Amino acid sequence: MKITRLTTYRVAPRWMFLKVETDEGITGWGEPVLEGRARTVEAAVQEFAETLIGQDPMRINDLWQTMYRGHFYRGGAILMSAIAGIDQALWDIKGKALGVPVYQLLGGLVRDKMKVYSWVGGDRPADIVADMQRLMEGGFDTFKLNGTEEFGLLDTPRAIDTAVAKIAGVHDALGTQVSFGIDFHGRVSAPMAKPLLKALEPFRPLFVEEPVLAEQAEHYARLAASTSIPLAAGERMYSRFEFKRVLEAGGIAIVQPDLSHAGGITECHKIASMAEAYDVAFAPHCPLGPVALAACLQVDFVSHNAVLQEQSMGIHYNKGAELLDYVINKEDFRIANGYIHALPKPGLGVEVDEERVIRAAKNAPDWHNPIWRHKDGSVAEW
Ligand SMILES: O=C(O)[C@H](O)[C@@H](O)[C@@H](O)[C@H](O)CO
Ligand SMILES: [Mg+2]
Repeated sequence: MKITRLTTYRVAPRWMFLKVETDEGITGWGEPVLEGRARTVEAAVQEFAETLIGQDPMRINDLWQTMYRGHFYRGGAILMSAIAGIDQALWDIKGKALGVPVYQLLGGLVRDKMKVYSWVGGDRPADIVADMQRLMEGGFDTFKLNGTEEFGLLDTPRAIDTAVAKIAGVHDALGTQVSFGIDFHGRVSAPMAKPLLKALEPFRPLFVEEPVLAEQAEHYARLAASTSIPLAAGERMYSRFEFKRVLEAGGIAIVQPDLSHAGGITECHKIASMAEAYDVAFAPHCPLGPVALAACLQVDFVSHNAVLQEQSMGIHYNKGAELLDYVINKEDFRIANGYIHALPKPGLGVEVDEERVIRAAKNAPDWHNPIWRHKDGSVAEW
């Protein structure tokens, strides 16, 4: 079998799908996207296409290593997102060619169902309790919310109290009926993370995500020593070679690689295994589309340390299209009582509505995150 064509489709809300065609009529789909940098990743995918066309798509490991090592420069958000989407499509082709879901090719199921969580609130958390109560009716009991808005490198006790008040409101209203992760979203500096974590301890969040920016990873172990709240990170780390340093230094209790940013199924399956050796949980980041989610699930169902799966249904970013709008087999993605089952169909398990994708690609929005500024006019972490 030979790869014949790679076609990218940028679509609402802010996703990009990749179709990889072969000379035997089997097509694979991937989701190579970096939110806000879709056009840059698209260019990277098309550059990789120059070396992929004519190659055997079944040789996923060699194609992955060639994409990673063959062009001298390696790693980083753009190249690893491009490789991720291509890798997903190659696994999709392989599974379809052999007539089995990808998880069968990775050794079979380690669990019957996978716990998922839902986002509540937006960039500026409000009406959080009402959101949770609505989703609880649908069976969710685990959530994630942003912990703060803009936060200064050195901010005030009042800013900490404002952030804590939101969480206290959730805890007072719902107590232990729900569990929730708090996403610091990289908005909190190292000097402020310690007092903010301490102030949040009474509310026992399930985890705090990106307590500091990934480039401040050396603080994870120090922060973990100062709090009982499990720390989570990984959406802005792009390969085993970044995760190994974090795992070795300690401090992170949950790794959250993104299957569309960290090299795809091939790389994230290895990251999950590395994390397991350190007794670290695996909870893939996925605020993206259905192909990215399907790729996450394929790894979740073969990874003993997979504990929680992010999915974007109802997320504040999904303006103009929802998680399953481009999917034909919507029923396979049904979430019941906060769990999802393994996708039964061959490959990634997504039947992409290609006509809808092609139509949507004709007027794709060019999504970018807002640029936030502090009161003094300096740029703030969004
Ligand atoms: O946890 C999450 O989903 C992420 O922090 C998410 O908010 C960001 O990755 C966003 O998609 C970047 O544009
Ligand atoms: Mg996050």
